[in-house]
Amino acid sequence: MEGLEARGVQGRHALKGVSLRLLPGEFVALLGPNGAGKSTLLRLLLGLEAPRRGGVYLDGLPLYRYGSYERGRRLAYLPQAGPVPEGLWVEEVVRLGRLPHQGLLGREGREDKEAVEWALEVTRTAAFRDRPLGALSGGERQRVLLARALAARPRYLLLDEPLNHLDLEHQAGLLGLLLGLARGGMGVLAVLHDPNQAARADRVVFLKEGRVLAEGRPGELLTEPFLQGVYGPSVRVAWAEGRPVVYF
Ligand SMILES: Nc1ncnc2c1ncn2[C@@H]1O[C@H](COP(=O)(O)OP(=O)(O)OP(=O)(O)O)[C@@H](O)[C@H]1O
Repeated sequence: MEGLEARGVQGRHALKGVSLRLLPGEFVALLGPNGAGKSTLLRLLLGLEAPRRGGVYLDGLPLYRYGSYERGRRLAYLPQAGPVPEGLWVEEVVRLGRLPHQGLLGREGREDKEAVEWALEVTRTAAFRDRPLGALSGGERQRVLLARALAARPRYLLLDEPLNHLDLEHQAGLLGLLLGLARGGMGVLAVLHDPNQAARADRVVFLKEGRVLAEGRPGELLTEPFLQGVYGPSVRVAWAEGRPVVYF
């Protein structure tokens, strides 16, 4: 069975039996208050943490049955901004994304080169391919790290608050890119904090206190009564261009 699926998972520090299935070709936004367990759920889905209860399945097989290279070919991850590799040039960083296809001693082939060029292109980072990663702004660096994740040409892409350091233009660009990747067949799951960003997704999943509070299409889920119940009475919702617009 296709998909990346958590079935009743509980982590070491968070989540009280959460189930979620991400299909190829859909863009899902994961929302919820601070501490709800969003990052923990991503870590479990990626196999970075083993569930205490429940299980994670990748295209029908338990995730732990996959070797690390095979897992790395299917699953890619863009973590929250953190430490970045020192002393590497942008293109080198992106080429690291091909590791699951090449192995440690593998030679770079045509497919690898094409995947790197594609990743630089779609993330609009080709212009600084010859610059050291450390010399880029936070937002530019974030796009290079996304290019590294995409270079693996994964089936599923998981991102933890990917829009945090981006200006409005690049937020719009990245949201458009994520939608485009989903339309091209990739399963995309992104932790987002802003319901207005989540309004662009195909589906929204809301976590609260370690459980799935609700899920559905943005237009059906992002209503004033629902959001006031989560974030308090000052939240308002209007509609523009066929989408809910959330404001205070
Ligand atoms: N290593 C840890 N030790 C102790 N508690 C932890 C650890 N990691 C996570 N937690 C706790 O688990 C809960 C969920 O954390 P998680 O980072 O998954 O939430 P989140 O929804 O991603 O939050 P945020 O929106 O603030 O990033 C929090 O209460 C957090 O304090």
